Amino acid sequence: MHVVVNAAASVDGKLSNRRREQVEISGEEDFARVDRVRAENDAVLVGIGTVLADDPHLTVDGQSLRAARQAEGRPANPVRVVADSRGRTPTDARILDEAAETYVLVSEAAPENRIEALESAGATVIVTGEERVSLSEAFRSLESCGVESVMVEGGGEVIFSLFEEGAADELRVYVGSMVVGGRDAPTLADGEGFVEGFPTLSLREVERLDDGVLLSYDVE
Ligand SMILES: NC(=O)C1=CN([C@@H]2O[C@H](COP(=O)(O)OP(=O)(O)OC[C@H]3O[C@@H](n4cnc5c(N)ncnc54)[C@H](OP(=O)(O)O)[C@@H]3O)[C@@H](O)[C@H]2O)C=CC1
Ligand SMILES: Nc1nc(O)c(N)c(N[C@@H]2O[C@H](COP(=O)(O)O)[C@@H](O)[C@H]2O)n1
Repeated sequence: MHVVVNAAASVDGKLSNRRREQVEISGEEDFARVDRVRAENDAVLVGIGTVLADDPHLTVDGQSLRAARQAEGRPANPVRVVADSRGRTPTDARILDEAAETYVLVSEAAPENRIEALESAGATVIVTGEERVSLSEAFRSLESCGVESVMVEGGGEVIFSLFEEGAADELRVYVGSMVVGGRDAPTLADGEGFVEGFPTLSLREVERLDDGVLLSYDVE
C-alpha cells in the first residue's frame, strides 16, 4: 500500500483550534491540489475524530477529475475509509452517503450492534486489531479489495499512529500563514509522541501556494 499523508497546518503546527472546530487553513490553490491528490488515489482515510468534528464528505469535487477517473475504468470517487475502533461513526454521516463506497475499520472491541448499524447504512466493515484498529493490518485487508494507494487526511491521532507503525510513505503539509495557538489544539502528529527514534523525512519539494507553502517529504 502506498500511503500519502496530507494535512494543512498553521505556522505553529495546529490542524484546528482548541475546540476542534474545522479551520480553513488552505486557500483556493491548495484545496484544488488536495482535490487532485484525492483523485490520484484509490482511497481517502480519516480517523473517527475527524468524522465527528468535521463530518467530511471526502469525495472529488472537480467534475473533470471524476470524469478522468471513470475514463480509466475507476469509480468516480476513491473509496472512503474511517479508522473507528468502536464503530462510533454516525449512520447519517456524510461519508456514508452513496457518492462512494465506504469502509469502516473497527477493532474487536466494537459492539456488534454498531457493526450491524454501519452495515445497514451501507458501509463495509473490516475488523482489525484488539482494542484499537491496526492500520497496517487494515491496509493489507484493503489491498485484497483492490486498494493500492491511500491518501490520509488526518487527524493528528491517526497521523501519529501511521508514523509509529512505519506505514507512511509520503507527507505533504500545507503551512498556512496563520497562528492558531492553544496547548490543546490538534497538531500534525498527536498520540503519545516520540521520545526517541523520531521518524525522519527527506524534503523533496517546496512550493508557494496561496499565501502559504507546501512542503513535500518522503518518509525515510
Ligand atoms: N487541517 C487539516 O488538514 C485537518 C484537520 N483536522 C482536524 O483534526 C481534528 C481531529 O483530529 P483528531 O482528534 O486527532 O482525530 P483523528 O481523525 O486522528 O481520529 C482519532 C481517533 O481515531 C481512532 N483511531 C482508530 N484507530 C486508530 C489508530 N490506529 N491510531 C489512532 N487513532 C485511531 C481513535 O478513536 P477510537 O479509539 O474510538 O477508534 C482516535 O481517537 C479536528 O479538529 C479536525 O478539524 C482533521 C483532518 C485534517
Ligand atoms: N487540506 C485541508 N486544508 C484545510 O484548511 C482543512 N481544514 C482541511 N481539512 C480536511 O478536509 C476535510 C473536509 O473534506 P470535505 O471537503 O468535506 O470533503 C476535513 O475533514 C479534514 O480532513 N484540509
